[in-house]
This record gives sequence, structure tokens and C-alpha cells, in this order.
Amino acid sequence: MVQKAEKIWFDGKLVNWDDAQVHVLTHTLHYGAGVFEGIRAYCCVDGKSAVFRLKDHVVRLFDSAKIIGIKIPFTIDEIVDAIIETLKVNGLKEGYIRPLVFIGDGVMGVHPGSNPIRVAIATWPWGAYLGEEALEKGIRVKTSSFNRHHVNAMMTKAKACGNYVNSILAKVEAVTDGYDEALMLDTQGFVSEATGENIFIVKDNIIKTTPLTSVLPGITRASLMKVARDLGYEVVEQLFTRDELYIADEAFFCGTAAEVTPIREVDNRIIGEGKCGLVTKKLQKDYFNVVKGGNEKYSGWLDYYEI
Ligand SMILES: Cc1[nH+]cc(COP(=O)(O)O)c(CN[C@@H](CCC(=O)O)C(=O)O)c1O
Repeated sequence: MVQKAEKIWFDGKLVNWDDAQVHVLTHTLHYGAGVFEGIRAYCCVDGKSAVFRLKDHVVRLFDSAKIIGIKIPFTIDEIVDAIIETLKVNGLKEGYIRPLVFIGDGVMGVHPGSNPIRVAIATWPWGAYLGEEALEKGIRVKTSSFNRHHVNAMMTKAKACGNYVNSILAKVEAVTDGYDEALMLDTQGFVSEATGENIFIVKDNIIKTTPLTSVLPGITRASLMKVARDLGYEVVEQLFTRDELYIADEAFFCGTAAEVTPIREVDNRIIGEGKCGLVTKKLQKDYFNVVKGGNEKYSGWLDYYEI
């Protein structure tokens, strides 16, 4: 169960967690046209708290809304300020932040008519997305029987609620079959991403990730590409196949919730030495140092706040 916080920011007001309710005929509940974000705040090395790439996440929320055709009734800065306010009122020195923009109740039927656009921001403590052991030892992954969306069927650059039915189908199938996560292929059969993460592979010290075709433009993905290049690694964005993943030296998933999670096995094939690889370990360590304010070079990615 998610660990409740005291308040949720809802349409411009802070309401008690249990009072943040909607009508059962809320349009997005039925038809899935809503957008959301996943953002993390961390306790930093200097004891302060900071949100990682807050503005970038909020800009993506507005981009997602634009793609789906939803007009958010607040400005980017108002949402940025509301996120900080919600963390502070809940006394969260670190935690997960979930802004949600959805179409409220009014008319029913596919066309949302003039139903109100509603905005909520929830925050809660959230540890390792796939478990502490996963960060250390890596996870077991199965290629899903479900393809990632066709890029003209669902809008994959949008973090849209309805897109996640595809993720749920794949995740439940993988977990039911005894794996930790699903690897999803695009409609051409190339590797796409996981149900809530982007993917990287490492071969002969070259780091490779999928281009932004069928995948969510991950902020963790972009951050890791910058950090890896600054460390002198060659980083390429190139379509690759599942069998290229099988013979990679290393592989890992990344995302706000998943952070940097090593992959030790795919489709019952050991990846590399079947544990967190050296490059993955280095990037994971540097990523955690960056998000916790330990690397001055990336201080521009942190929004500090005081509890
Ligand atoms: C499909 C998908 N692909 C890639 C990413 C990585 O994006 P970014 O967080 O900007 O690096 C995420 C984030 N998944 C969010 C939701 C997870 C959930 O279970 O809910 C997250 O990581 O917060 C995705 O949902």
C-alpha cells in the first residue's frame, strides 16, 4: 500500500489525503485521456532536500497534455511551486511526487466535451521501485508477448494514463511467469523499453540505448547519457534487437522510480556475468551522487527546498 501523506494538492487547494476523491463518472477513469508525471525528491549530501529535474518533468507534463489535447488550467511555474508546497506541507525530506492531470465528470461518451480539467499532486515515500536487492543484484526480465504501442496508435512521447494499460498487461504477464519486469519490443520487433523504464546495454564499453521512437523520452535516460558522455564513454542511440541484448556485456533499466536497475537475465539467458556490470555500477553510483547533490557539475538539475 502507498504510505499516506497528510495533504494532496487538488485543483489549487491542499486537501486531506482521504478527501481527494472524484466522481465515478470522471471521464479519464473511463477513457484514459489523462497525463501524469513521476518525480523524485532526495535527501542530499549536505542534509538539504532537493527535487531532481523538477522543471524538466513539469515541462514534460505540459507537453504530454498538449499531445493529448488537454489544456492545463495552471502555468508551469504554478505547478512547480505547488509540488514544492506539497512536499513541504507533508514534511517529506525525500519521496516520490505524482502530478496527475485528468478530465473530470460532466458529459459521458468518447468526446470529453467541456468537462473540467482537474489537477492533483500527491507525494509519498517510495523506496527502490523493484526492491533494494534489484538495485544491487539485478533483475530477471522476460520479453513480453505484448508489443509496445505503434507510434501512430498511442502517443508514446506523452506520459498518458491510457498508455499504461499496455504496460500493465506486460508487467502482470512477466510477474505471473516469475520474472521481475517485462522487456517490450516495438511493432517492428526492435527493443523498445520496459513497462515503466528505458533500457541501456553495454558492449565493449560502448553504451547504447533505443532512439526516441516508441519510447517515453525519459529524463533519467537523458541524464545518464549526459553523465556517461561527461565520463568519456561513447553513448549511441540506435535500434537494437533482443539477441543483441542477449550477448551484451551489461544491461540496465532506468527511470525516476527504477533509478538505475541492473538486468542480470533476459529470457533465461544470463547477461554478461549475471550481475551488476562495472559500467552499470559506475553509472548507478554517479547517478545517486548527482541526484543527492554530490556533484557540483549538475547542481542545475536540483531544486532545493527546506522542511
Ligand atoms: C514507459 C516509461 N518509460 C520510461 C520511463 C522513464 O522516464 P523517466 O522517469 O523520465 O526517466 C518511465 C517512467 N515511469 C514512471 C512511472 C512508474 C510507475 O510505476 O508509476 C517513473 O519512473 O516514475 C515510463 O513510464
